[in-house]
Amino acid sequence: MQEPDEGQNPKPKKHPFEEIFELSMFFLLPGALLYSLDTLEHVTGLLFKIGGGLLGVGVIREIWRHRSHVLHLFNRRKELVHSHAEQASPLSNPPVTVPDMSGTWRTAPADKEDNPYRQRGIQLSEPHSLLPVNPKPRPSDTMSGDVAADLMSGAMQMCGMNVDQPLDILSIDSGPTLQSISFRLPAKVQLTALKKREEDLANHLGSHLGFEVSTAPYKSSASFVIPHTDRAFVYLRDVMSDPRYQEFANKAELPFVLGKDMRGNPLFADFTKMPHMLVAGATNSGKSVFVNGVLGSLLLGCGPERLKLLLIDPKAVELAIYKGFPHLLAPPITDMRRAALAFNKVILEMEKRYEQMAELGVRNILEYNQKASEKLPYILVVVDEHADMMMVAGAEVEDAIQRISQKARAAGIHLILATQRPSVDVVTGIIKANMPCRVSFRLQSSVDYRTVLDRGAPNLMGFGDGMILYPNGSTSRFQSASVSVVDSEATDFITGLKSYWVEKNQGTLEEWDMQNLEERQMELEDIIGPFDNSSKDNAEVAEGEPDLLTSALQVINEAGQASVSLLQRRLRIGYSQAAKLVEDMERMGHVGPYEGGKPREVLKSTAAKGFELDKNYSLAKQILKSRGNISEEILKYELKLPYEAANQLLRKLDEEGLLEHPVSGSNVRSLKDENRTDEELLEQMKYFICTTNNTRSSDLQRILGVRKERVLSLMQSLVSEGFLAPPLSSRAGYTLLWEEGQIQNYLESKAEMD
Ligand SMILES: Nc1ncnc2c1ncn2[C@@H]1O[C@H](COP(=O)(O)OP(=O)(O)OP(=O)(O)O)[C@@H](O)[C@H]1O
Repeated sequence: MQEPDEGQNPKPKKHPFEEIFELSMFFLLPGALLYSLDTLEHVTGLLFKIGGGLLGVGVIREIWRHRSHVLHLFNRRKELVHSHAEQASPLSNPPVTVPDMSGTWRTAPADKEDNPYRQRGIQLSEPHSLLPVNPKPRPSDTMSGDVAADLMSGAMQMCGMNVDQPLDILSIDSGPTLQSISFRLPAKVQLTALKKREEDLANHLGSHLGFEVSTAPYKSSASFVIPHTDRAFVYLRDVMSDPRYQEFANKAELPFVLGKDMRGNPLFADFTKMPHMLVAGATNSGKSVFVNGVLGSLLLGCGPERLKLLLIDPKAVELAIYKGFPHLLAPPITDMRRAALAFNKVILEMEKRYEQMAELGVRNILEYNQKASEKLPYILVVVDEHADMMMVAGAEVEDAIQRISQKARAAGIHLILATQRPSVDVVTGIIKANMPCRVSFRLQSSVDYRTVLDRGAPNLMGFGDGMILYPNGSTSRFQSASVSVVDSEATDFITGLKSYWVEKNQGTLEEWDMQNLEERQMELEDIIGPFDNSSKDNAEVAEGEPDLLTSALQVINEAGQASVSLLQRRLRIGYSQAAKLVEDMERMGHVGPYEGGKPREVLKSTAAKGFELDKNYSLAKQILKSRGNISEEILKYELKLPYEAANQLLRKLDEEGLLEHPVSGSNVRSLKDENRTDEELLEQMKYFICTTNNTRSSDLQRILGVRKERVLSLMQSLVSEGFLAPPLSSRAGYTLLWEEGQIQNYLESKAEMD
């Protein structure tokens, strides 16, 4: 390479700071000279002031110019101090509080001397000391402002964008998995242009996994969300030993850990506030690790007198390890027929609790436990493959889930539904309407994200990279916490925790007897009245207490508002009867939802709302034809109608001869066989198979509600179309022939049409 010719090169341009520095020296030096000579006091002071001022301006200007770098250095220093503190300070692992057997919180006794973690400088009290230690507790390496600015402006230039100098970096947020780099948009670059070139930018940045362009919280800015090349693990132990979690856990009723957010802050919640959670994620996305983290954090904090579990595990793998915990109301349930029974049992328990609460004149479990001598434990029902359960016991279970999710919170009963297949058949409108808190891990298609989160989501990366939709509608991206990334360590932890609680609760194991559940159900029905799966509420309201309901409607219409105490006073009835009337009126659409202590709003009657039977009837027919089945709940949800109107529509559909006879135990009615054309049925079959990958003729028969012969002949048509392959032997089933890409295209075009 040639040496540059000095003569030809223009004189290097001075850095502006150098100029300001020289100028300030021009004033400061004579000032110093005059000062040393002790003369011209006024002039000396003036020179000092001008020189000092100029120097100050120069320094501030330089700091401003390099603010992103300075900010980065500052953050880096904070991280270093923090990681130092993590190693040295006893605060990082202070004694952890656990509930004692009476349900109040106390500080657990110190660790045993021989605890292996102690040798590693970590002291956690039992049972928290069982938690595996994170082998890589450091935060992920974050890009410096300068590196990010160069890299990103380079990538944008390569995409043909007009970027003539390094980007002005505004902030860098770094979590365990991702870093979000916000920058001022160069004058000639639009956010939409960046979004359009997202794939190319990811390519130039060498970041194919989960790169995203998003809006930044500053004016005229954008953010690049880039995965760390070396992600940090988030261990349950890290979050549970964070003082912020401990402070929260000491006040919360059912605290549990989610993970860490995009800035690396611990993320946790109280189950009583959620109050039910849907967890969706494709296979290997991190769903089970997350559910185990949630259960682990709950079980570390709550003894069996405070929390009971009912585990439903159709795959018989994920939750089997919890067998033997004294918290279990029954051994993990794997038979789905039993799952439906278990759900009925939960409903019975819920009704029983409502009775108990009414007797004490309280509205919820919290108040009950403050007043009653014998406290009620919380109950958490966990379903590990919700799709499998829906497949076998669909309508019945859906109905039960709806009842539980609507009413069970006050009774201290909560639900986690996890699924690999969040198709609309599985995560139905009814289930979604009742599960306001939803967690999504990586899913197969944008349609799935929309089904779960009601909106598109960034391309989640798997391995516990998740998005949570809170009941208030806000979302947050997070990295889920795991007990350990080493499977055997996670298993040892659960086994150790089981022994801990078994030892503490010798002889107090009380399980629901699932074998004799039917008998037990009858026994309970003797106590709290008949229990008929689906039609109980409506029948009771329609036939049981018509006069009371009419009087109640009159009272609320006169008063212009509704509350339990109003009905109690005016109708001279007890709390439980009044509370039930209010609930029934809400279900029928006469009054609005409960709004924390305020009287409920009286909604206009069906007639006043101008309910147009004819218009709604044609919509109801369309829904029936596209779904193949219908119920009052579906109509209520889809057409946003009050119960009475939905019931009127259903009756009309029945009178017109469009519905099959009702099936006992289910309130969902199928479209009559002969009313459906082959084309409609084939479309429904294809959609069901694409979303569930299930080609079993018996399931298709159940879902479509048509005769077996017709299902088989339709399957033959799908074989001739090249959609299915016929069974290879008499014992084998049909198989789906479509490739993944074809399925995606089909589902996306269907979603667009819808
Ligand atoms: N929070 C996490 N941190 C680090 N790795 C994780 C995390 N969550 C999941 N993983 C990794 O992803 C793998 C798959 O996770 P997991 O078994 O939870 O998936 P899944 O969604 O339950 O799959 P399936 O539905 O097939 O059971 C784990 O073995 C683990 O290596």
